[in-house]
Order: sequence, then C-alpha cells, then structure tokens
Amino acid sequence: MLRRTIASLKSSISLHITEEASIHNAYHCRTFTTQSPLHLREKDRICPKHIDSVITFVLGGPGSGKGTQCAKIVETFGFKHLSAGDLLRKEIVSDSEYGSMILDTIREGKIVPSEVTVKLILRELESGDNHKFLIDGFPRSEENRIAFEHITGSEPNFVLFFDCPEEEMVKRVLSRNQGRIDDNIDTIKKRLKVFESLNLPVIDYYAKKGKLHRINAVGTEDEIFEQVRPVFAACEKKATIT
Ligand SMILES: Nc1ncnc2c1ncn2[C@@H]1O[C@H](COP(=O)(O)OP(=O)(O)O)[C@@H](O)[C@H]1O
Ligand SMILES: Nc1ccn([C@@H]2O[C@H](COP(=O)(O)OP(=O)(O)O)[C@@H](O)[C@H]2O)c(=O)n1
Ligand SMILES: [Mg+2]
Repeated sequence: MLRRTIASLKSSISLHITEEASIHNAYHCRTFTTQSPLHLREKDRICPKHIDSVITFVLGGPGSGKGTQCAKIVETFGFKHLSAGDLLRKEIVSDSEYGSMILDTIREGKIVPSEVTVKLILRELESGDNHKFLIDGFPRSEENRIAFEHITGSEPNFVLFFDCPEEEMVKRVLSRNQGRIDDNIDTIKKRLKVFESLNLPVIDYYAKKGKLHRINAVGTEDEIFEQVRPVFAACEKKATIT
C-alpha cells in the first residue's frame, strides 16, 4: 500500500490533487466534500491505518527545544518521533532526486515544497505498528498544513508550541554543535523571519481551533517537560476512558 501511496503522490500532489482515483487506491473510507483555502474541491479521506492514530504536531522556532522535548515524550509516553528536518536531511544523503534542492532550501532557511515533506512523513506514518506520532517541525507553513490535511485526510489531535524568545533560540542554535549547515548566524536570521511570517499563522490557526498547547520554552529541560507531561497524561487518560 505504501508503494502505491508514494507512487500516486508523486504524480498527483503539486497542491492540485485531481487524481482522486489513484489516491483512492490508498485511501478509502469516509469521504466528504470540502472547500479548501486553496479553493480545491477535495474529497477528504482518512487512511484506514490512521483512524485510531494520535497525531501531535510539535512547533516552535529554531532552537526552541522541539527535538529535546520530543525525546522525553518518546521515553515517557511511547510516541514515535518524526522530525521533518531529520527526514529531509536523510533525503539529502540518500542520493534522492530531491537531495540537492533540499540542501539548497535548508541552507537558505526556506521551506521545502510540501509535496516532498508530506511524502516523507507519510512513508513513516505508514511504516511500523506505532499509532502515536509526534510530527516535529511540521507544518511550518499554511501550505504544509493544507497539503497534509488534503493528502492524509487527517488533522492533528493536538499541537504543542514551544514559545521561546529569539535571543534564547539564537544562543541555543549557535551552541548546538551538530555540524548543521543552517546553524550559523546568517541562516538563523533567515529562519527566524520564515518562522514569524509562515509558521506563526499556523500556530494561530490551531490556537483558534482550540488544539494548541503553548509551552513556555525557557527553563531547564526538566522544567519544560513538567509543562509537557500533563498534556500527554490527559491524552492517555482519555484513551483509557474511551
Ligand atoms: N531548556 C533548554 N535549555 C537550554 N538549552 C536547551 C534546552 N532545550 C534544548 N536545549 C539545547 O538547545 C539546542 C536546540 O535544541 P533542539 O531540541 O535541537 O531544538 P529544536 O529542535 O527546536 O531546534 C540543543 O543544543 C539542545 O541541547
Ligand atoms: N516542514 C519542514 C521542516 C523543515 N524544513 C527545512 O529543514 C530546516 C531544518 O528544520 P528542523 O526542524 O530540523 O530545524 P529546527 O527547528 O529543529 O532547528 C528548516 O529550516 C527548513 O529549511 C522544511 O523545509 N519544512
Ligand atoms: Mg529540531
């Protein structure tokens, strides 16, 4: 099914998804018509495998501590961690057709086209048996968000936002020491601008939908996790009750 999904995505997703039949091969079940912000008349579909999934988006500026807190959530609550940035970096070294485009985009602090990123995320959602996912660093733009919703037919159960002052983010990124091509002051400045102009609207969108959990990202890693823990504990409790 995964191969079919990827094949159909390759041919159909330039944000003008018209090949309903090919997507329908991979996604059947509930369908209804929606009018999207991109004015696409779409069938919203839910992948059978995702019906019972818990999907959490983890947002925040560069260096706000998303990856660090995701590791703690994985350890404590057994989620599978999908970092959009890591998936894109793996794609660069895997000789993929998109590698050089992704490298250039990351070096410039810009956002990789949604069809590429969503495809990589979908591949991970489809693999393995875990049904609880943390999708870290995604969606980073309204285009990312809309593409995910259209392609998977799903929305996140909830969204974490690590709210961190810029100075602190810059300090953390500059001392991250992971050899990343985008962890330099020039690219960080660009990433912060992109965060403000493209990612904040997504955060606002989920706040308005009542799905956003804002976390104060200043403090020790453990202090921050104590704000994160109740969000997931409540989610576990709800799953036990229902
Ligand atoms: N609460 C914290 N206080 C200080 N440094 C932190 C904290 N959380 C993470 N870091 C460090 O900041 C850097 C960026 O964290 P990371 O989790 O990679 O952020 P993001 O994924 O949001 O870019 C890393 O070097 C990490 O060890
Ligand atoms: N949804 C995404 C996520 C990351 N990216 C790219 O990957 C880079 C690194 O993302 P990341 O999530 O690993 O970065 P951090 O916020 O963890 O520092 C971003 O600056 C973008 O260039 C993207 O294009 N689209
Ligand atoms: Mg990260």
